[in-house]
Amino acid sequence: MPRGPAVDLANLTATHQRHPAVHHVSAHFAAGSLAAIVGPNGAGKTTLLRSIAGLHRVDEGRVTLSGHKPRVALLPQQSGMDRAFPILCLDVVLQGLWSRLGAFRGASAADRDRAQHALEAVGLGGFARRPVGAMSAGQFQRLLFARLLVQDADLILLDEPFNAVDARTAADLLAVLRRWHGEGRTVLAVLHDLDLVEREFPDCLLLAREAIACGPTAEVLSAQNRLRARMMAEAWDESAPACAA
Ligand SMILES: Nc1ncnc2c1ncn2[C@@H]1O[C@H](COP(=O)(O)OP(=O)(O)OP(=O)(O)O)[C@@H](O)[C@H]1O
Repeated sequence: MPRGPAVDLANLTATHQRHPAVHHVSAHFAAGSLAAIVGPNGAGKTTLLRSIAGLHRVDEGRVTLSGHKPRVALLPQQSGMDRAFPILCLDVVLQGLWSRLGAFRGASAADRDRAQHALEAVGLGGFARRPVGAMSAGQFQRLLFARLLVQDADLILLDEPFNAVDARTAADLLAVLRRWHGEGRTVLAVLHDLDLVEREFPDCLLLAREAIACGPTAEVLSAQNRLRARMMAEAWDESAPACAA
């Protein structure tokens, strides 16, 4: 029995300054699925992921998560994060516990142990006292995975989790994803590497502002669907308003 929720998107539209980034998207991810969200640049992948996380306003339609108040965690794109902020690695991992402990309650010894274990699980055992500003991009991504580990979420949303990391780090982080999947959590990841998606992700949503296809990866990533996504991307009018329908 999966512990992660099913994710249902019903006629979802989300906009930026009234221009549609995600337009009338309907798609379904089963409880406990390991699914990729793919599509050309500007296809609305990040906007969709943030809408599922409740961080971007939905203009029309609905996101429904099954189950009773499933815990949701989001790994944002690294390029959108400020790494100059003076904070130690252990404290970044402890942020993953804030939603349950409250930001102003001091971390207990057990919390610190848990954060230290998470650092060890991503190969950063000796980094607890290191400032984040002194980390490489790959180390920082491992650190964000450690924060996700302590969040212990039922639905894990990842925005380009393997960007700017080397093959060894990507393999290590992929192993963490497989573990989450094995534990029955629902994992949705925005990815650009379609070979990786075909190899590792059983399900897939191909997005081009609209949903081109959603389901088993081999079917979704057919030559015909890929061509359709590319053609739709070439035809986008960036100034088009969201339709009223
Ligand atoms: N903050 C913003 N303000 C205005 N428009 C935005 C903003 N963020 C995204 N958009 C627009 O929304 C559309 C979808 O962007 P989004 O980042 O969701 O796409 P994406 O598929 O994740 O792209 P990429 O693969 O390039 O990361 C694009 O046309 C983009 O220009």
